[in-house]
Amino acid sequence: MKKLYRNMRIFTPVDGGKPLAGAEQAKISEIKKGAMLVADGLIEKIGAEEEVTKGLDRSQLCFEKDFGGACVIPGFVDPHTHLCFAKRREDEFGMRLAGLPYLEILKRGGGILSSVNAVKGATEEQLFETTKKLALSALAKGTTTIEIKSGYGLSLDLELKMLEVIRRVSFETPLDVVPTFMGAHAVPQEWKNEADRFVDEILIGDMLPKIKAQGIAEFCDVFCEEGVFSVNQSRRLLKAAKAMGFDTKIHADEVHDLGGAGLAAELATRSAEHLLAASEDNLRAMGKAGSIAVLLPATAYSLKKPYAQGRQMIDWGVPVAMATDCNPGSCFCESVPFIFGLGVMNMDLTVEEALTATTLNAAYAINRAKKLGSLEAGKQADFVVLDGETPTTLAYHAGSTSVEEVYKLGEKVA
Ligand SMILES: N=CN[C@@H](CCC(=O)O)C(=O)O
Ligand SMILES: [Zn+2]
Repeated sequence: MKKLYRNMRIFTPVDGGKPLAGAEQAKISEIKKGAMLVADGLIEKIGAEEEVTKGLDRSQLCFEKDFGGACVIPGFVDPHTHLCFAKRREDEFGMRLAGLPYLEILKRGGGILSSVNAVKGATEEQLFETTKKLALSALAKGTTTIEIKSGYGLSLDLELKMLEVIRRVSFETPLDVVPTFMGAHAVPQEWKNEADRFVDEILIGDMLPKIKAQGIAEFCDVFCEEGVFSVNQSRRLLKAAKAMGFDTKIHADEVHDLGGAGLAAELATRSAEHLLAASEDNLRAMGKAGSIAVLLPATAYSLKKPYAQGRQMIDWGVPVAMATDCNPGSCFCESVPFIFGLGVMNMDLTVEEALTATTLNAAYAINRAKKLGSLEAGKQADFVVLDGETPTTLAYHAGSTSVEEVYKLGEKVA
C-alpha cells in the first residue's frame, strides 16, 4: 500500500552524485504545488501534484494527506555530534564566560576528561537514557539522521560502552544513526606524557582493530589540536584507520591553525570539521581533494570565537555542510534550526546554501547521500513541515524552530 502526501510547497537540493560545491550549493528545486507518493518508506514519485496523481489508482493508497500548501524540506542531517554523554558541564560554561579558555580547562584535567569520568561512573542504562533524550529532542527539531561519536571513554571498554549505547539509539528511536569511533578525542591522564605511544600502541595497535572487528563504528575521527593530537599523530591514526576500512573525519584547526585542514586534503578524508582557524591555502586544497567542510557555528557561538569562513569556503569551491556539534562542553546545542540561523546570519550563507549544508551535503559528509539528504525518487521519505512560506523562516523566526511536523520513512514521528 502507498501513501500520498500532497498540496505541499517542496524545497530540496538535487543530488548530482557528489556534494554540491561553489554556485551549485545554492541550487534548490522548488515545487510550488507538489506531491509525494511513498511506498515502503521510500519516495516512489515526487513532483507537481498533477503529475504525481495522473493515472493514480487511489484504491492502492492506505493514506492520503493534504498539507494545505505548507512548506516541506528534507529531514535535517546532523553529521557531527558528541550526543552520547553522561553529565552536563554547565559549571565549565560559567568558567569560560568568566574568561578561562576551553583548552586550558582540558589541560587542568577538566573538559573532555571530566566527561570521561562521568561515562566511567554511569551505568550503560543511564548513559542510554541521557543519549536517547537528546536524540529525541533533536528529532523534534527536524533531525532525521544523526552522526554520534564515542570519545568520552578513551579506553577500549568505555569506548565500546559508548558505541553500544549509540547502536541502541539507532534501534530504539526513529533516527538513522551513524556511529563514529573517536578514541583520539583527548590523551588520557595515564598517558599524559606518552601521547605517541597512546596513538601507536593503544589506538592503532589495540582499539582500532578490535572496534573494527565488532563492526560497531563506521568512521574514525581525531581531535587534531595544540596540546591534544599533533598533525603527525593524526596522520598515523587516520592512515591506519583507512587501511582497516574505516571512513575518516578530522577535527581540524578549531582553535589553532595546526594544518589539520591540509592533512584532510592530503588524506582526502571524507570531511574536516570546525576549521575556524584554517588557512585559505589548506581550505582550497580541501576543495580540490573533495573533502567536505563541516562547519559548526554553534561552537563558535558557545566559545565566543570568530565564525568559520563559510561564505569564502563556498566561493573557493569547498563543499560546505553544517552540524550542531552537540556536546556537554564546547557546544550544548542539538538544534539544526539554530545553526541554520547562525549559518545565514553569521557566516553569510544564503538560505539556499544553508539548506544544502544541513541536508544533502550533510548526508554526503556521513556517506548517506544514496539513501537520503534530498527529496527525490528512490530516497527515503524523510521530511520536515515548516511553519512558514519558505525555508527562510528558519533564519527569520529567531528563537523558534519553525519545525511543525517531522516524518521519517513516510511516518509522522514528531
Ligand atoms: N573539540 C573537540 N571535541 C568537541 C568538544 C568536546 C567536549 O568539550 O566535550 C568539539 O568538537 O567541539
Ligand atoms: Zn566535535
